[in-house]
Amino acid sequence: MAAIQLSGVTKTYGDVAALRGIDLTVERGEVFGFLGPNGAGKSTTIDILLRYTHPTDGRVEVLGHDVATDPVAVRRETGVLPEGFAPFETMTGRQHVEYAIEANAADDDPDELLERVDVAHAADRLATGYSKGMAQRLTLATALVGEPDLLILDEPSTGLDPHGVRTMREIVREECDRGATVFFSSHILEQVEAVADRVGILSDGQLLTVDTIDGLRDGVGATGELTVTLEPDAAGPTESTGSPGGTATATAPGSRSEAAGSSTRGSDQRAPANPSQRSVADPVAVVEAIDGVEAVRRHGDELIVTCRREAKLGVLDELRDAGLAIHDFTTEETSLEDLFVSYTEGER
Ligand SMILES: Nc1ncnc2c1ncn2[C@@H]1O[C@H](COP(=O)(O)OP(=O)(O)OP(=O)(O)O)[C@@H](O)[C@H]1O
Repeated sequence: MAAIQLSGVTKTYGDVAALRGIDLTVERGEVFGFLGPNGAGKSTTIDILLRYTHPTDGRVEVLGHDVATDPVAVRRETGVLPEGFAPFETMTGRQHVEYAIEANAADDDPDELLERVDVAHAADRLATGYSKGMAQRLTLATALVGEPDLLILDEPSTGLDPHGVRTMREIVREECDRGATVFFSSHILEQVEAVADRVGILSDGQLLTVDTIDGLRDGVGATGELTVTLEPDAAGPTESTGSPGGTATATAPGSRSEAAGSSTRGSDQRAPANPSQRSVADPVAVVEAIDGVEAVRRHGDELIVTCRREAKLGVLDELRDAGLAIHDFTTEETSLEDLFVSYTEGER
C-alpha cells in the first residue's frame, strides 16, 4: 500500500486551474521532495492530502484511507508542518507540544521533542514571542508527536538558520530511518538534494516529472565534471585539451576557471626525455574516445573530464586499463537547481 496516491486530481478556484490532473504515488518509507515555482500548486496539493480543501475531481488516498470519506484517520496518522503556522497567543512552547500530545493521545516527552528541535531553552516562554525560525522548529516538534507514519512538511526550512536547516535534514532522515514517509515541499534545493529519495516537479498545476535526482540528470542529458589526478609522471609531463571528434573544448558550466580551460598545447610539445616513457598512453586520447565524454582538459597530472554521469566509471576503468595509475578523483554533478531550471523554464 502506497503512502500517498493521487489519481486524476484537479482543483479549480473560479477561473484558476490550480491542479490539472495529477497522478502521483509516493511509496511508504520514501523521502519525497515536492518542487515547483511559486503558484505551481504545491500547497493546494498538500491541502487536498489533508482534506483542508477538496479536489474538484479525482481520487486521493493517504496511508490507505480515502481522504474524502476518512479524513480523520488521515490526520490522526499524519504529522503536519503547515506553511505559516501562527502560535497560539497564551501558550508557551512546551504547552504547544503538550497540547499536541494530548490531542493525539500520545505519550511523548515534550521536553525531549523540544530538545530535538533545539528550542528547549525557550520552552517556558510564550511562543508568540518566538522568532520565525523558533516558531518553525516548535511546529516541527508538534508534527513529530506520536511518531506519525507520514510527515507532510510545507516549506519546512522557512526562516531557519543554517543550524536549523541541518537539524531539519537530520530529523527527516531519522524519521525515515524509523520507517516514516516524509513528503515535503521546498524551494531550498540544496536541502532537497541532500535528503530526498525522489522528487516531483510541479509547474502550473501539472506534474512535469517524478524521479530520483540522478534520474532527472539523465532525463535532461546533464553532464557533470570528473577530475582525475594521475599518479605523478604516470603519463608524461604534458598538458593538452581535447574533445571527442577533435572539436574545440568548451568550458563546462560550474567548471574551473577559464584560464585553466584555455590551454591547447599539443601533447608532443614536451616529449619525455626517457624513451621508455614514449609508449605510455596519452590520457586525453584514452578518455576522449569514451562514449558520453564531451570534453577533456589536462593540467599536469590532472585530467578534467566533462561527461555524462554514466560515463564516469568508464573513464576511471579505461585509464587504469591503459596503465595510467590514478592517485585520486573527485566528481561534480549538475545541481538540482540547474535541473529545476531546465525542467521548468519552458513552462513559465
Ligand atoms: N484559495 C484560493 N483562491 C483562489 N486561488 C487560489 C487559492 N489558493 C491557491 N490559489 C491559486 O492556485 C494556484 C496554486 O497555488 P498554491 O498556493 O498551491 O501554489 P504553491 O506551489 O504552493 O506556491 P508557492 O511556492 O508560492 O507557495 C495559484 O495560482 C494560486 O493563486
